[in-house]
Amino acid sequence: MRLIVREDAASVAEYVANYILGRIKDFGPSPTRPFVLGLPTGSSPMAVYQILAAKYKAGEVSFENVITFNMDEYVGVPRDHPQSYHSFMWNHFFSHVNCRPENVHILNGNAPDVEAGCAQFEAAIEAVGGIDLFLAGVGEDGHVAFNEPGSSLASRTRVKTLAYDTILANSRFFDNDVSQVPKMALTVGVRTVLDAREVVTIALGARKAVALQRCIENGVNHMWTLSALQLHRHSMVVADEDATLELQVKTVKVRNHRPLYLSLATLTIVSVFQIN
Ligand SMILES: N[C@@H]1[C@@H](O)[C@H](O)[C@@H](COP(=O)(O)O)O[C@@H]1O
Repeated sequence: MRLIVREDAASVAEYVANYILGRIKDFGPSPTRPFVLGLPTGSSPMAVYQILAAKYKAGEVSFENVITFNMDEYVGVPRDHPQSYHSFMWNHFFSHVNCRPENVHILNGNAPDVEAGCAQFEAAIEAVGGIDLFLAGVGEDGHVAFNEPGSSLASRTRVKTLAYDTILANSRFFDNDVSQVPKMALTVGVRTVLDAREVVTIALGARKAVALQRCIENGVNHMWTLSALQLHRHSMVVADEDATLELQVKTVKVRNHRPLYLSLATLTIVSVFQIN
């Protein structure tokens, strides 16, 4: 795993957007060989989506031959509800780029048989040859997608009951009213994420600092599901400085001497966590 530290959220977004752009360009997607991109919702990737959309508008990238799979979706929230992940993705990304609607895959939290929908989602990923790059965020409790603490590290796409911490954290999108937050969601499993050829995770802000510390400095643990990425051959976390506040690595503590030592600290951290 590589840990890349950037000064603030804007620099993280710039780094991640350029990274994804580079991956798509290097891959050179075509109709017969599309690039398969896994995508998250949440506040963390929003600026990345804005930059990617701007680069598309500037003619720097095309999403015509990019197939997408979203990580998760609430159960029972109408598709056109402003807080459904379907609305989020179309409002923040798909409406601004040239992804073809038939190439967009978002779990349906209103399907008559959600279990069958989850199985079809896994089959659809397999049918296109797997996910080339999965972009992810991390919850305050260390979850990836909606794989709440205690999720099996071998899990696949399924229905999950949300942890109270997550319901509280997400109430900010529902008028700060916990009672309006859905209690269940559909989510890709930890194994689904691990199966991607590459995983890039964004961690922003002090409220993610404990999760980042548990997930990258402690061992692999199903109570902090993002920690499973330590086992991935090609995974990377891109964090802003605030998200590194709980990290114990001594070199991180030179943060007060920025900017002189920032890149040195970053390089050191990269090498400490280079386990693949
Ligand atoms: N299911 C999503 C996750 O995929 C996301 O990573 C997390 C963090 O969200 P944010 O980026 O807004 O902090 O929120 C939700 O729980």
